[in-house]
Amino acid sequence: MLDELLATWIGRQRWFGGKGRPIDGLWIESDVELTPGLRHLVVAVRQDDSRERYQLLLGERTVLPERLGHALIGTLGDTYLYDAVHDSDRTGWLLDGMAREQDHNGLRLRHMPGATIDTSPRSLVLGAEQSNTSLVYGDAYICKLFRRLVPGVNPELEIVTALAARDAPHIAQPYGWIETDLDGTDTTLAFMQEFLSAANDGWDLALTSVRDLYASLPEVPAAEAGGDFAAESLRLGSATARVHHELAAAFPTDVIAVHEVKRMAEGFRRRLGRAVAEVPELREHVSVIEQAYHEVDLLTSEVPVQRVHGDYHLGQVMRTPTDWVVLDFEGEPGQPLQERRALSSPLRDVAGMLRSFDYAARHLLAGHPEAGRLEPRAQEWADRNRAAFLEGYAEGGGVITEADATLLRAFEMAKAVYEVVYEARNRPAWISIPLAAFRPRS
Ligand SMILES: Nc1ncnc2c1ncn2[C@@H]1O[C@H](COP(=O)(O)OP(=O)(O)O)[C@@H](O)[C@H]1O
Ligand SMILES: O=P(O)(O)O[C@H]1O[C@H](CO)[C@@H](O[C@H]2O[C@H](CO)[C@@H](O)[C@H](O)[C@H]2O)[C@H](O)[C@H]1O
Repeated sequence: MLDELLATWIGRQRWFGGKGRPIDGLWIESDVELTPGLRHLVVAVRQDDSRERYQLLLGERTVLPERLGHALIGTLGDTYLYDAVHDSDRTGWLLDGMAREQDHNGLRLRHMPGATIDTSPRSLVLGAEQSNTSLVYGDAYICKLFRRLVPGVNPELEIVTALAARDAPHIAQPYGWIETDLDGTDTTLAFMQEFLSAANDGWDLALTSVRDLYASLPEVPAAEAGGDFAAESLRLGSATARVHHELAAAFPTDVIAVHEVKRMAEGFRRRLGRAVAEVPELREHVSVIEQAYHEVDLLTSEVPVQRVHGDYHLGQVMRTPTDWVVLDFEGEPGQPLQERRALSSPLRDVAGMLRSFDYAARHLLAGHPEAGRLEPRAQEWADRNRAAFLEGYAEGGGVITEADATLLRAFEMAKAVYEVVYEARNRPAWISIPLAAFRPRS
């Protein structure tokens, strides 16, 4: 049966959010033929008390070409069923549908007003480690299929469209989207943007710099190493401040009054409680984390809030030949939509990127035979780039007051807690990276 095949297959997918827990049941909520040999499925997966929905493109062939062997889900009778995102003979249907603004069995395919879509490029699945699946069409477009579905408009579509309408810099131009009704609510299934073919991912660029530093013998200060990244971190800080400014102009803003600020700390604590229950390694760090949260209780100034990125890290920014571009405005993939759309302090994004500099510096140390010798170098690289980012943020008009330092530290702790859970679920070999955030610093 198809549901049984899917239940075995889905648990192994990178984008499946429920890894590490047994699947108690999977059922098919909708199954729509898009074109012969291509079906769109929404499946619901039950694990413990939770129920999550995912979307799949299911391909059907009686002969499976070798190039699709890795995408095989299973066979039913003499039909091969496979993950059709990998089948460029079939994925052109999506591009064509957006170009023609097609309505098809409950799916609505749309393009941005005034956009013309070239339907000729064929797709490739992006090889990146992702929470979703992105199809790159030639070097023109990247179309992200949101794998886990929650009813509602995806914040990425909402934010990028609003920023593009303001001609805001530092974003990739939006081209189109696909939507359907889920529980009677308009729900985004996919979002297509300009593909930045000549750009490099911030994470890759940062790692190149870290590698250069580690390889420099005799050891030179980070500032003198060949691939110093600080000038880029500074530009990125400035671009981040501009994006925050645009977000504040495009969406409503508010302030959290002093007597309400404690609620933020309560939210952090609730998430910490859930995280400790799931990842026991966190237990020994609770007092350090709690201390950072306690400082928030004592704040005596109100906190400005606005729409933010929500899951800001080096993998979400790309350096084009001329600029930094910010991607993936959909917030932390595991959080409820309401939380992802909630107004928050922009310091949350600043903290996310600061954590990412720590990640970049330390990720090569996990399991490295010379980790002890390299640790101070990692710290030096992280400190230098964190400082440059903050300097650029201030230069770009982002304000970080002294009182903000308390909030920034709490946001960093909260992000590291989130990361510990994320790594425990997805990349257990990396868990030491966020855990290092709780170690006392000299
Ligand atoms: N517009 C784009 N142009 C080029 N590459 C992109 C673009 N958008 C995303 N990418 C690449 O895809 C990766 C994952 O994209 P992201 O939006 O973060 O997906 P996810 O939400 O699944 O994590 C990015 O790190 C980047 O390398
Ligand atoms: O990009 P996503 O929206 O899928 O974000 C999730 O995955 C990220 C990893 O790909 C994860 O980021 C963590 O690892 C990054 C290095 O791979 C590092 O730069 C980030 O600082 C760190 O948080 C992100 O947390 C998660 O939501």
